[in-house]
Amino acid sequence: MRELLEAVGENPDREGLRDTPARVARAYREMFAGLYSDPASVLERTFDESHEELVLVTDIPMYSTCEHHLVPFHGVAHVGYIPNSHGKVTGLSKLARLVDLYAKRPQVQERLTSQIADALVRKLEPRGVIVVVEAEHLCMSMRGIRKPGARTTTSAVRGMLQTSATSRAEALELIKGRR
Ligand SMILES: Nc1nc2c(ncn2[C@@H]2O[C@H](COP(=O)(O)OP(=O)(O)OP(=O)(O)O)[C@@H](O)[C@H]2O)c(=O)[nH]1
Ligand SMILES: [Zn+2]
Repeated sequence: MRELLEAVGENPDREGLRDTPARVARAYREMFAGLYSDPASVLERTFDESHEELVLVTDIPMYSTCEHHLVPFHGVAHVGYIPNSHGKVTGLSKLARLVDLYAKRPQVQERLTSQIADALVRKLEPRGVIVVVEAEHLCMSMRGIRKPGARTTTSAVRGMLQTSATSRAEALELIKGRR
């Protein structure tokens, strides 16, 4: 961080910047904490609930870091799944924990989206999964092409939410029609 500050023409020894490298290190430890967490442990506890239809949590706030420019991209994630018949249902908060875990890494939005979906497939063996992420990339807002407000939407669907148009349409309708 010292070298970076020097490289942009700053004096890392001036009062306001003296503690910045250590501060940034602490902030990065938090922003990239997901590199050191195991997604399997988030989904370890499951419940035997016989619910075989959609469970969907929408508008999960999401802050991540673009791996190309190391600036934030942020928005919301919608995560849903259809449990299987032998009753693997997870706690609702765990879906948000999973979003956090993958968001707190150097990321691209597409990978973030599919990693969330694939972790759910692996651990819950559900009949279907849908993940939709809507985000604004500061690397497109504050610099570069400078288009503040442009939103990127990515989705990942697995299982019957991929194969059944009716199930997918129902989930997308609930995501679109929220609030
Ligand atoms: N697919 C994808 N691209 C991203 C994501 N975040 C940032 N990018 C893009 O990554 C690309 C990096 O392109 P480069 O040409 O290597 O970098 P750059 O010269 O800074 O590009 P500009 O942003 O166009 O100025 C840019 O087009 C970004 O918009 C993401 O999550 N997914
Ligand atoms: Zn970027």
